[in-house]
Amino acid sequence: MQTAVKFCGLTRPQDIHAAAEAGARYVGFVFFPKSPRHVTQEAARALALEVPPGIAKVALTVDADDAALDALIAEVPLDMLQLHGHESPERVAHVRARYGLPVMKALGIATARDLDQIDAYSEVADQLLIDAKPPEGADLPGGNGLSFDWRLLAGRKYWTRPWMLAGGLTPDNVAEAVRLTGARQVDVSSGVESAPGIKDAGRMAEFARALATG
Ligand SMILES: O=C(O)c1ccccc1N[C@@H]1O[C@H](COP(=O)(O)O)[C@@H](O)[C@H]1O
Repeated sequence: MQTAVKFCGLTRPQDIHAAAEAGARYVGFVFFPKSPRHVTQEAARALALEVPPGIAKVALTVDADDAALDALIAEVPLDMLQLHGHESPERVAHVRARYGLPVMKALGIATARDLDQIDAYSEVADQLLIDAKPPEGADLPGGNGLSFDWRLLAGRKYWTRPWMLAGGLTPDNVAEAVRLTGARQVDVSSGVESAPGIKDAGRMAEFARALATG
């Protein structure tokens, strides 16, 4: 089965077209002002309207409260919410119930102990995003181009929720990452950029090719 790809942190119409051309299953918009990929709601709405049918539009937020999510969802047509902060399982359940959109919870992994949180979030999230844990004091909770030891996931292919692998993926390492983890979905942001926040259509196509050819 073809591994599904999410290209995250798209900021320009040409990024949407490059993602579609590369066969993306998901595109992500980042609503976090410290990120070089941050988009306003107005810009995201215009971008979302460019997304072809069949590609899910994902909003990435970090510890957003209900008022922020209310405003976002009222303006931007979305298919999924990605919660990439310190949201508790109770908060995930609340967001899912309040908005009726599928919720993907990002979990930061550095050691085997970090995998313990997966069971609790599997009860409440529609999908999990298994990402590298950001270093202490990092400005961004994700999108840093850091990976974790993928061998931690070996033999853990039977989680009860669909999950995506993220963190430091590039055209050069994604095939190996999939081989080691058994991931059926992957998420990439900085690894397909030519500069922070600037997506590179050539690297996006290369990423998809690397997945297809192994
Ligand atoms: O991309 C960002 O700027 C970002 C900001 C805040 C939280 C998460 C962010 N990105 C997500 O991080 C992972 C890994 O990114 P990378 O491929 O290592 O650059 C990915 O899931 C993005 O969705």
